[in-house]
Amino acid sequence: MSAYPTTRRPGVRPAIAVTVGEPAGIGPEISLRAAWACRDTVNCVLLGDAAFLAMTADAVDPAIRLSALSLQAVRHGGLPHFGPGRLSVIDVPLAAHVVPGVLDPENGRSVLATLDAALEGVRAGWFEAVVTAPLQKSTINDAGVKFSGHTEYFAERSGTPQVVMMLAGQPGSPPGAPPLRVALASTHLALKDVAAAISVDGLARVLDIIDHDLKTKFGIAAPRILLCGLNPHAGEGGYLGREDIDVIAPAIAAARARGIDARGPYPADTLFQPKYLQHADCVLAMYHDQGLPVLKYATFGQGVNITLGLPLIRTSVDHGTALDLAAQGFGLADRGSMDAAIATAVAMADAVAASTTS
Ligand SMILES: NC(=O)c1ccc[n+]([C@@H]2O[C@H](COP(=O)([O-])OP(=O)(O)OC[C@H]3O[C@@H](n4cnc5c(N)ncnc54)[C@H](O)[C@@H]3O)[C@@H](O)[C@H]2O)c1
Ligand SMILES: N[C@H](C(=O)O)[C@H](O)COP(=O)(O)O
Repeated sequence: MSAYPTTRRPGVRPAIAVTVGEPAGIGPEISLRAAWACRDTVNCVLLGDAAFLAMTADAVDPAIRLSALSLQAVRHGGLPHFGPGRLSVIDVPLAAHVVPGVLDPENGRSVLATLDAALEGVRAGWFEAVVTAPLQKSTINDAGVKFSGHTEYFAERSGTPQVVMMLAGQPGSPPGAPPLRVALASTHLALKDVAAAISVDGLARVLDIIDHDLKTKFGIAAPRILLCGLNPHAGEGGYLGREDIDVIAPAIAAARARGIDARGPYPADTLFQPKYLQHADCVLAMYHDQGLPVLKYATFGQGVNITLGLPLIRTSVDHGTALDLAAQGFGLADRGSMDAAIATAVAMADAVAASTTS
């Protein structure tokens, strides 16, 4: 599938859509704080309820200045490029009053509407990338919409049959370690369904996407990908499951024949050590809780969630809505992952702009 067109205007700060996420969580606060902190270099356009964000901004940091825009106005006149003295907010109204820390399914569809507006904006060329603050998946479902995550939602809405969730740690976190990137062969799936979801063809598509996107969006000339096995000890020679031998190994062999530097399958419990990781640009884990706890243990609060394979650039934080913190008031949430998600989106947009102009 081809990428949506992006407009890089020389001398103008890149415009990035920031969806503010679940209103009762920490998303609105960290979106405002992170967008304000980088305003000299990035034009972060917040997508959320303008009145609610104005109230939140007053409480979080009275220095923050906002300009509200209606979606209608942007559709007609395009995105105005104000200077860095104000953050633009595209108003996506909430349905119900927000109580911090308390979920209200009445607001679920509004959260989804921010994602739709972001998608509309990248398609229309208003934004070079989308950064999403955390939302509460259960609330969207409680609002009557089947929803398993941004990853799957953006895939479906952009007509992309296969995407890959990858989380990236920061270089040197923990100190001295190489940057860790962990991609997943399956995303938000019940554990009992994982083995059936791993296939030779599916892994081929996943490996092609990782290889392609690490080249084009991360500037890595020849990505090295290490694959985890599915079973303990990568199946222990078939005595602890055959998927490693029958599915993962043939997928690796086929990928190598296509010129992709894929290796494994390695036992997942011992793969995450410097001896292997120093030779890896990405580890492909077979399922969510095989790979993400390792990444989050190494780098929680600094990591970035990236959806590979989409026709747009989409990044997010490595944490959730933290309702417990939101309920206690402002100033408790760490905005580090949001800073990193914005910086990564801009770096990816830079890489794409560079590859399309060279
Ligand atoms: N990108 C996303 O939209 C995203 C990512 C992960 C989880 N989620 C969703 O968030 C909801 C809650 O998930 P959860 O409870 O498993 O995880 P969570 O990340 O919300 O909370 C886990 C723990 O980490 C703490 N924490 C989280 N973010 C923090 C921050 N920025 N600063 C300081 N402490 C922080 C919380 O206080 C809590 O103790 C779920 O619906 C989940 O699906 C969304
Ligand atoms: N799997 C992600 C994580 O654990 O950080 C998180 O649920 C967000 O997923 P989406 O980006 O698909 O919403």
